[in-house]
Amino acid sequence: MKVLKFGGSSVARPERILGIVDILKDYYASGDHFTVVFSAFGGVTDSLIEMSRLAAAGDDRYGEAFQAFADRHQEAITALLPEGALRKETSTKMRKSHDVLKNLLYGIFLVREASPRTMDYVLSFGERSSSYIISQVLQQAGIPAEYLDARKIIRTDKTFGSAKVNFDKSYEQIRDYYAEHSKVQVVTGFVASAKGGLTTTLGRGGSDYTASLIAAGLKADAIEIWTDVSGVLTADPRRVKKAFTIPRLTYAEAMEMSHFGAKVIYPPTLMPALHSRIPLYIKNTFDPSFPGTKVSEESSSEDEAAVRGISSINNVALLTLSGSGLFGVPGISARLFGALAQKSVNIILITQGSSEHAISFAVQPSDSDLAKKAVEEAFAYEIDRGVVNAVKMERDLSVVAIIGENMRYQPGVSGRLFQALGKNGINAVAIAQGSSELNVSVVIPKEDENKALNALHEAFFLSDYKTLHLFIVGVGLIGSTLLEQIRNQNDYLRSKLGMEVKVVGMANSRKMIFDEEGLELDTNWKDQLMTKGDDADLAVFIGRMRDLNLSNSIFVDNTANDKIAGYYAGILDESISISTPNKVANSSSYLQYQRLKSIAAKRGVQFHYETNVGAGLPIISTLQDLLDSGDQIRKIEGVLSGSLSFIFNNFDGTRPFHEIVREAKEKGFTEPDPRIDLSGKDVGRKILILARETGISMETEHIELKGFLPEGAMDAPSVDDFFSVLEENTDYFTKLYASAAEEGKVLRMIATLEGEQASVGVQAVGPDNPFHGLSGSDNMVVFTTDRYNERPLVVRGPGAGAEVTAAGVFAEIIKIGKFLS
Ligand SMILES: NC(=O)c1ccc[n+]([C@@H]2O[C@H](COP(=O)([O-])OP(=O)(O)OC[C@H]3O[C@@H](n4cnc5c(N)ncnc54)[C@H](O)[C@@H]3O)[C@@H](O)[C@H]2O)c1
Ligand SMILES: N[C@@H](CCO)C(=O)O
Repeated sequence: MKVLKFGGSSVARPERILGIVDILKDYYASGDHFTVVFSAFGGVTDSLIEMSRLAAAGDDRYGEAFQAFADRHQEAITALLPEGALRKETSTKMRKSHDVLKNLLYGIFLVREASPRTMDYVLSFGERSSSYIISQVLQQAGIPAEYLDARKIIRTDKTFGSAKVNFDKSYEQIRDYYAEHSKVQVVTGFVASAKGGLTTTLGRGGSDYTASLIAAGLKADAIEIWTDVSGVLTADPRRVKKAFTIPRLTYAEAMEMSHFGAKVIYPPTLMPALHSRIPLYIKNTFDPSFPGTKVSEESSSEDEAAVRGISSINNVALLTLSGSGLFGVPGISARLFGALAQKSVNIILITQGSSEHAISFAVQPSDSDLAKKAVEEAFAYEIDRGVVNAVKMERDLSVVAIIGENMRYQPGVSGRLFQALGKNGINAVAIAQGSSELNVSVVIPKEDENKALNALHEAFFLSDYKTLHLFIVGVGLIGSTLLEQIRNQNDYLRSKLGMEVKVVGMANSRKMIFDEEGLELDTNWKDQLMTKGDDADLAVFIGRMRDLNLSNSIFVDNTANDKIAGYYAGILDESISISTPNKVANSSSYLQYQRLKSIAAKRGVQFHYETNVGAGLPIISTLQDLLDSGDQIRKIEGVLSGSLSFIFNNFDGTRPFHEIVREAKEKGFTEPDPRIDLSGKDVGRKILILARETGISMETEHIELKGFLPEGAMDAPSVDDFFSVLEENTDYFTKLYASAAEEGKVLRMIATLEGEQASVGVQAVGPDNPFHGLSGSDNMVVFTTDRYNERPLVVRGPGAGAEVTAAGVFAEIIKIGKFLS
């Protein structure tokens, strides 16, 4: 025998009921013995409460509410049963039954009172109506079904609203009734009766309870709870998109999950069946072939995930009793919790450190003032004497919990929990873990709840992929190339690295656009940005990124803008990592550079800027590796400008200088403003950053910059004017080239750092110079160190260009993603 239960959502509309009829026909055809318990049609219990409330308040609109209730059931009958005798019989029976309800409501209206006893009777009409109608529909479908009013079989006391079951009597009645009735019994959930035939109800989860009692009474083989979700999921799917069905849970795990708000089942009411060790299946009415979740006493094997689910309580208040007067005094917690019990305050979580200096406990926010008062009254004497502090109350908190019986066998689970929270900048306000190790609960700020659930889900359910949420400012040359690379690489990232990159926010200097689910990166993205985007506003962009508060958020600055750099400190402080090719932040004051590094370290987030020097070449990371491994830098020499390298490698006097500069710009080698390259400022910034990486507190003005441009070039008010000046000075540049060529030399813009001295300037170098043979947009950096002394360490390759630079930024995004694992 199986006991099936269908909840309100499964019978909310006639077409859903027809789906259930199909499911039951399959059971019947397969020869299974079963009985079915139904809840009221979805929303009906609430409507019965509402019409009673109106009637008790003397509001005659209760009549309309009643009529809607009656009509809904008649409409269901018409929709579910063809015209004929059975429909007529069903309709008449319902009308008679509903007349009783109408009279009852009128009585409530007259006496202006709906006592719990009356309410139980009123509410019983929901289950009685749904079950009766469905029993008739089943008959129509060829199943020999029979309506069973559970008041005949389940006996309770008279605690109306949440009656206590008389198990022995109920089991006896269940057994007797089923022994005499061989048809498929269609049972009203939730309702029962007390001595004298008084109608009672079973409280929260009542229909589950009915199924459980019948299963225990009949010693059934299984209980099936049919609902509108595919079993118990690893987390609330409304909050965690990647949540998936847990195939197996122990009773204890299911209990923990449900206490934390996974309202699929209500295990306390299932206790009778659980005591009889009857396995329980949670199945989806809308996807009947899906296996769902099996809850039984079989614990998961050790090779299955230790953490079975992640759950949360959305809103709690945390109260803390602290003070020296608590230490070593027996009976403190008895007094504390006794005082709370007296006021019927339910405690959600308790924690006390072994210093015994403070006891914290979480309660429902609605209980918090009462709890604070109760505890302060109980400890008034100690508080007066100053040995115990006034109760501290923190609001707007949530509890997130990881759940699983096998956690007890595995060290490192809580390590992973706290790492996932920490890397996402989520503060653990309080922590609780019982010695059963079935549940580790962490109290966190409420605003971080979704982020925490997603971060924990990614940390514990590795079968899934991790999602990085990108916020990209600057979608010009580098930014758009980066977007293309992300689009092309996403499948590979998913399959090989278990990572998915979603661009959630995007902005250029004019527009910005967001999509929490990830913006489409097809060829249309620019149109979308320009036509659907809002006017760009950096502060708003960053505020939105902060408010979305998504796990694994990364900010990418692909601009050359100086204002954006001013936001980095705040972004890092929000525990959001940054990757940027923009050199402005690191080449502003040394103090600012230091501050950004400190904030990143303090917050445990990543600040990456490899592309600040040498585009995609591993220059900064090589330098950091040398330093980290204890090497001493003696000298750094480099051609650090891709555009100047390209210009000097291609300028052979046959074409005017300005044409080659223009070509460098068109090829995407120059800065958005090429004057920054040609002036040597860009190279200056790069050697400054390298100097700072070695630990020197250098400022821009400490760099000796020997420019090579003719006088007045840098006074040009615009880029176009600048090109005009270059053109006017064609001869000047040709001579510059010729004088080097006469000596068999070439021109190179070389940056040098030796000791604490840095210089940048154009030099004419001969074939014996390592920089002589460069080509294309090559950069080359020569590190002379204690270890690389006789033969220096050289990094060489293209030092500018969209593909290599964007790839450098992309690589950093992946690096941050791996760090966040
Ligand atoms: N081109 C290269 O080879 C190379 C190599 C290494 C580093 N970089 C650096 O990459 C960065 C971008 O260079 P690019 O060539 O892509 O420049 P670009 O001019 O093509 O793009 C800059 C983008 O930034 C946006 N932007 C500017 N100010 C903004 C603001 N206030 N708010 C929002 N968006 C803003 C622009 O609208 C544009 O989308 C620069 O910092 C540059 O130094 C470039
Ligand atoms: N404009 C820069 C880009 C790389 O930082 C250059 O020419 O090197």
